[in-house]
Amino acid sequence: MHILILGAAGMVGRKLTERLLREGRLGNRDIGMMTLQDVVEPQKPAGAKIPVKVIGSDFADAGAAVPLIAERPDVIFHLAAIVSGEAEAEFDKGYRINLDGTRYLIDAIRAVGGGYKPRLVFTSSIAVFGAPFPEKIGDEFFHTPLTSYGTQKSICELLINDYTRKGLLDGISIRLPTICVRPGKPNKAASGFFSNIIREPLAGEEAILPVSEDVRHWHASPKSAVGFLVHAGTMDLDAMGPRRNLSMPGMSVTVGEQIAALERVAGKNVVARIKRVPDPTIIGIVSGWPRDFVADRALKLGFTTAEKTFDDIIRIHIEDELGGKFAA
Ligand SMILES: NC(=O)c1ccc[n+]([C@@H]2O[C@H](COP(=O)([O-])OP(=O)(O)OC[C@H]3O[C@@H](n4cnc5c(N)ncnc54)[C@H](O)[C@@H]3O)[C@@H](O)[C@H]2O)c1
Ligand SMILES: O=C(O)[C@H]1O[C@@H](O)[C@H](O)[C@@H](O)[C@@H]1O
Repeated sequence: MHILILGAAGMVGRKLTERLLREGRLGNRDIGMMTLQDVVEPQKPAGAKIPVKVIGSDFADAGAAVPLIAERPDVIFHLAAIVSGEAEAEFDKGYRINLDGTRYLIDAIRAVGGGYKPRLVFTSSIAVFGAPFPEKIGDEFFHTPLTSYGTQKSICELLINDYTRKGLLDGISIRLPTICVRPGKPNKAASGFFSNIIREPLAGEEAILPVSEDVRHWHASPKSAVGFLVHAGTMDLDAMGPRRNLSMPGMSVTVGEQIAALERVAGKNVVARIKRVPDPTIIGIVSGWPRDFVADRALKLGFTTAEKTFDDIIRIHIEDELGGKFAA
């Protein structure tokens, strides 16, 4: 089978690529070919046993999706997006990439015709929900996003649902929790601090906490995110009926609980590197974000997380990103 990943140079894209190349299979099918696309040309993975093509292009340019789709990939992971902070600050750019790009992609699929109906896995977000909402958001709760990013994700979910209903593709939109601990440098996500306050202290650096410790949010590890994508790429989607969008399982914790977990796993010195500097903009954005979910539908459909506690999330980061060591 041929797999195409859009946004392959991003955090989740790189981890998904790594896992697929390591396993050489998606579900019970061997991977014969992978195409990695991103506006920042993805690095060609060293030592890959499967042919890998890397393409640097802007998928939101009209026509850019056409050559990618002409090769008739069997499974497409669509991860390309700009995130919350940037889509909020740059209105036109957000709609161009996060909405128009997706529309070009699904229309390129539709234009192939002849029964071509690839699996399309789209990474949506819990940002499709906006306050006020119940303490725990269930599977039946409606979308009223409070950011442009969430609005763009929500529209894409509907488009993918409708193109699927019309038999033009086989789509699923999975709403990822906030991925924690995000490795690497901070990006333009307003949610960045949830990861920064763990990652930077473990690396011996100071981190800024811009909100209060009672802020509660929904998290999953990068390892879980890749697991969700693989499951979404292989599961029987008929079991979902016509509703091809759903919230992923995760873990609801407060910032205070995150910090307590960091102290248990790494000690007091590490925790002392967190500095409290309130930021009214971030406080404002975060106040409209979901706090907790009941993700029963996803659990019934076989989506699972790799962690049971926030301590596990920290340990996964130390293991996978820091080679088992941190700055004590
Ligand atoms: N990380 C999270 O907490 C989280 C949570 C929910 C949903 N998501 C979604 O999951 C996906 C992956 O997230 P991530 O954390 O890896 O993000 P990321 O920012 O690390 O990666 C996104 C990638 O998309 C690429 N991209 C942006 N515009 C593009 C364009 N016009 N053409 C081609 N590529 C383009 C970027 O260069 C980047 O490499 C995104 O769609 C994001 O919205 C992420
Ligand atoms: O701040 C952000 O960009 C991120 O915020 C998280 O809460 C959302 O779940 C995620 O989709 C966004 O990418």
